[in-house]
Amino acid sequence: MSETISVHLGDRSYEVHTGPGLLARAGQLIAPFAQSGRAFVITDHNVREHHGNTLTGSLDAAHLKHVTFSLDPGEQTKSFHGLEPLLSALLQANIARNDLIVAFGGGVIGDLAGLAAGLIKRGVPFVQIPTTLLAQVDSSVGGKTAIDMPEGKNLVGLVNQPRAVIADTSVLATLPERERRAGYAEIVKAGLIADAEFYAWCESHAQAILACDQQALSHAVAHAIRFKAFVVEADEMEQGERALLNLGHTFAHALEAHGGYTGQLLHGEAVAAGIALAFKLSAQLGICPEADAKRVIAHLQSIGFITDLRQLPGAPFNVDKLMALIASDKKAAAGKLTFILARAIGRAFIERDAPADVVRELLQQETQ
Ligand SMILES: NC(=O)c1ccc[n+]([C@@H]2O[C@H](COP(=O)([O-])OP(=O)(O)OC[C@H]3O[C@@H](n4cnc5c(N)ncnc54)[C@H](O)[C@@H]3O)[C@@H](O)[C@H]2O)c1
Ligand SMILES: O=C(O)C(=O)C[C@@H](O)[C@H](O)[C@H](O)COP(=O)(O)O
Ligand SMILES: [Zn+2]
Repeated sequence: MSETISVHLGDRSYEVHTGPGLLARAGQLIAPFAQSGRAFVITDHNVREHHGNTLTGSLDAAHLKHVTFSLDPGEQTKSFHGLEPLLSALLQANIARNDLIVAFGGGVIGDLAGLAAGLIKRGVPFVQIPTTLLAQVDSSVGGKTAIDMPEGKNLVGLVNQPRAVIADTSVLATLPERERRAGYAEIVKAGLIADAEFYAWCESHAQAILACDQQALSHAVAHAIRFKAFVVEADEMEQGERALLNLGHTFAHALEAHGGYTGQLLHGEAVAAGIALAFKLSAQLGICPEADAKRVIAHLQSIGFITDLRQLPGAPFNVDKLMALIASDKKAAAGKLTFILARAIGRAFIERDAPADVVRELLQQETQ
């Protein structure tokens, strides 16, 4: 059930190790990247409590010196407010360019620690040890790092590739069910973008994934990582096709920013609602069969996602505010809105001039 997937990016290439029980071997796997023999572990309090000892035990076994920085859990930590004290703490601990930063946690820790690693002393190497389903299948791979801004999600960041990723699927057993479901949104996204067969597999295995069945989980995680690696290898800096990975995200990021990143609405939950909206928009524009949109929404609802904006955490949503946030999305250019739309399940494409009046009308229908 263990697998190693290579991400081929020239001199920034790395390996993603995935499977059960890897955390106990993490020290040995990351030691080659810690030139100084020192590891600076950045984590959050929940992850430290559940899995901190396993990681530090493995660092000891690999004769790595280590210090841990444990942050408050939650999206609000992925901000200027969270970044500044982290940079100061790393500097006060005399981090050097030949040390290694270890991002040990979910996407919040991965994005924040990866950004800190890229900024501090103009770059200290880092590895990702993702501990949420979402981080294992998506955020730990591909090098996007960022903080959220009041003006929009992930608007300040760097593309900074890790030296290695270690995704131990057995740590997901302690993850709350709501967080597992949120991670599933980024798995099913892969099928919806480009692989109708994998989407159908997801429909029949979603419950097993959510129940942490190791076989279903390992298959889903490895498949999603391979897909992400394939896309990132072709377009690391998102000059073109990498934007497909943003299916559902133009809406999702606006929904998250609308509430000020309080953590009420999880990223994966916003992505599920955003995918439902992207399929509805595609159907309304006559691009996608109505039946495909209905099938996707029915599946998302069947596993407990809320796709009705009136019921979504953070409601009520103001359409003018959502439209302003959508206009400030990173993918927007020259006043035109970019959405990832779909011709069918498994056939997503990038629409760089989506009609703002149709988007507004859809949001109005969905929020009234
Ligand atoms: N860089 C990328 O490509 C990329 C991709 C997708 C999402 N993201 C970002 O990722 C973030 C969301 O990440 P997330 O969903 O992992 O949330 P998260 O990092 O907030 O983690 C979710 C919660 O689970 C807890 N937790 C983590 N691992 C645990 C474990 N094994 N057992 C028990 N509790 C555990 C955390 O403490 C936290 O409370 C968002 O900011 C999103 O924008 C980035
Ligand atoms: O890796 C990517 O590329 C993605 O778009 C993956 C997304 O799931 C993720 O949420 C990412 O952080 C969004 O990136 P952004 O550039 O739209 O902020
Ligand atoms: Zn995402």
